[in-house]
Amino acid sequence: MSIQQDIAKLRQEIQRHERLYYVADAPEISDQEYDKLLQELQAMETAHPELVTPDSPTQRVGGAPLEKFASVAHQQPLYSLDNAFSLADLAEFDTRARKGLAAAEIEYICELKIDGLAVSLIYEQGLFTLGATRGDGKKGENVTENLKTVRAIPLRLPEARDIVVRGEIYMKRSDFQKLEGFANPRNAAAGSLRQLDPKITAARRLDMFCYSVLAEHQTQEEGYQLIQKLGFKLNPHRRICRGLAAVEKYIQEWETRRRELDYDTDGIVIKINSIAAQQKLGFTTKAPRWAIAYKYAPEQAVT
Ligand SMILES: NC(=O)c1cc2c(N)ncc(C(N)=O)c2s1
Repeated sequence: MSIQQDIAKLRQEIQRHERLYYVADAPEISDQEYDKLLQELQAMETAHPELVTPDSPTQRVGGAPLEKFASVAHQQPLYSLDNAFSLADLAEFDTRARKGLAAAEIEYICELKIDGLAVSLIYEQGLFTLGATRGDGKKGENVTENLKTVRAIPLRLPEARDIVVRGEIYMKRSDFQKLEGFANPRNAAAGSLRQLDPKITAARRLDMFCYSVLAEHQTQEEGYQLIQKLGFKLNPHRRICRGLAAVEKYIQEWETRRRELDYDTDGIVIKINSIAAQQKLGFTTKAPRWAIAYKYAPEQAVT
């Protein structure tokens, strides 16, 4: 085989293992074997620099340290969610939504609210070209080079399409415990993402759950199928809940179950599943009328 074919084959093999390990949480090889493959690719690319591609796994920790982060405007603002602090707040939300839709019962999709920081990723012709923090919702910081070091973020999609996805950058508790100087995993994730030197970010093991894709789909759930097909990591615990009682049951179940997870959550995100219904209800000045975040009472700090 030609050197081009050898390099392309090895690159695809490494990208397959990256997806297995960081997106599917189902590695087939050990870290050492993975590192060995990466070193082999690194050596081949050093010998043939003209064959390096922007999506090569060797390009994840590339950028030189920045002086500062450039500000970047979001194509579509990142909205925030209204909060519900009690089941009564939740009932009010459900009543308002049913009135707006003239519906007796609403099909919701419930998901864990990840306690991290929101980012927006732009892909052009399938290539990851820009990543930004939420900022004030309208403008954020360009942290593209740092997001390239997050192995759960694909550098190239399986299809050459333009798309914008959003999600939450977080740090696993097990990785947080190895770090000094941060009060909690969320602060550690925020502090690590906003490092001017991508090499420091790369060493911090950030992760990402994707939860929104700006593309055509009929239901929220269909949007998640697309996100999965494109190779992003999706939190596996979402559930379709028909009516308020089913939502309350999910909230109750995860109040305790979430403590077994290796990442922090601070509540439950409840969205109306039908996109048509979402469009009918629209937004207030700052938040969607078709979604709400139920917040658990803050855990008593274990002193
Ligand atoms: N601010 C927002 O719109 C969201 C914030 C979050 C979050 N922190 N975690 C999960 C989701 C989700 N699954 O939709 C959302 S949506």
